[in-house]
Amino acid sequence: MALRAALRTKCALSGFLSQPSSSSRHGRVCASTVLAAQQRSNSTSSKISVDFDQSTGVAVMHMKSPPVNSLSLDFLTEFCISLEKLEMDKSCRGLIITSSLPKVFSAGLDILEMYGKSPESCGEFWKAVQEMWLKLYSSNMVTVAAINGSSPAGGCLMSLTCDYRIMVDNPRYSIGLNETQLGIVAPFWFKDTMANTVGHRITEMALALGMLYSPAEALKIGLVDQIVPEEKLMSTAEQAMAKWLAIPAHARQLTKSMMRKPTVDRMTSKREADVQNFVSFITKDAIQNSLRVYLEMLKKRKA
Ligand SMILES: CCCCCCCCC/C=C/C(=O)SCCNC(=O)CCNC(=O)[C@H](O)C(C)(C)COP(=O)(O)OP(=O)(O)OC[C@H]1O[C@@H](n2cnc3c(N)ncnc32)[C@H](O)[C@@H]1OP(=O)(O)O
Repeated sequence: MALRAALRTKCALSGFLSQPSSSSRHGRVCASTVLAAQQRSNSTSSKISVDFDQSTGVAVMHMKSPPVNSLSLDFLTEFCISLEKLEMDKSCRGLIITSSLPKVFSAGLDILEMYGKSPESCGEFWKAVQEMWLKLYSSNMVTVAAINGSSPAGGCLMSLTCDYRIMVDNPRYSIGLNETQLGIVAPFWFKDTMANTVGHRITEMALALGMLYSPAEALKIGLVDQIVPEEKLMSTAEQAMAKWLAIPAHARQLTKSMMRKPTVDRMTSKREADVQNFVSFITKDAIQNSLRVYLEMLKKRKA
């Protein structure tokens, strides 16, 4: 609780969880001098650590929240603060996101944040999910997901918000928006993000069936851009980053904004309604029951 309260204070400083202004949505977020002064080359919080190489202008964000890097409210809060700090540092031009855990990139949204919680908590949680998406999808940095493990649902969404995805070629890993398998529905902006990447028909089928793809299958449908052996993941991510960073920044950023703005605008214009929809949907008895059954299934599978 203390951590969460501390993080909230930091968030308030940076305007986190507030509606981004039009200039921050598609341009670099305005730097608060307080946070700018806090910028360090390397920073560590309990769930995320960031290594920033000043010489290349590339930061690597390691997600390290055992057991599965699930996106809890605390995780999302730390994630957004780290991202905002990097965004404000003009010397940081690229971000590689990866996991420090074996076998899992991110298990997606923390189901325990959606199960047995009050409507107020659910609303607060959902705003943090929205914020993560907005910050990543409209980042001015080049963002590369180095996917070194399974990446279902919200983990897949996080990957999809990046500019480029490289996944370890291990058939035991999977990626996809599998929400329907939990008895829940991917929100419209999850759907839009996937459709922008792989097209309408593949998204329609993937979402309806709650498909989880192996790395090879994901490559085939364009859900990831490259698959590589585990030991080549980071060097490949650095090479991809160098290629993207070689493009004049203003031209690349304006192109990114042009491609993504309609999706971002659609989400921001419906943001409050989306929170209400989420809260009323997730607190329904039938949905809570589906989540309970799914959690039990996860535990049984482990046993
Ligand atoms: C109208 C529309 C409105 C809107 C409608 C609502 C929209 C909601 C959108 C939802 C988006 C989501 O991301 S929903 C989340 C979807 N995520 C998933 O389905 C992933 C489920 N997890 C897995 O498949 C696996 O855990 C996997 C990630 C592959 C790792 O497998 P492993 O064998 O390594 O690990 P496991 O033994 O399974 O898990 C270790 C522990 O972590 C827990 N755990 C695993 N995933 C978890 C998770 N997401 N949240 C919490 N806890 C999780 C397990 O229960 C275990 O707990 P212990 O037994 O206690 O140790």
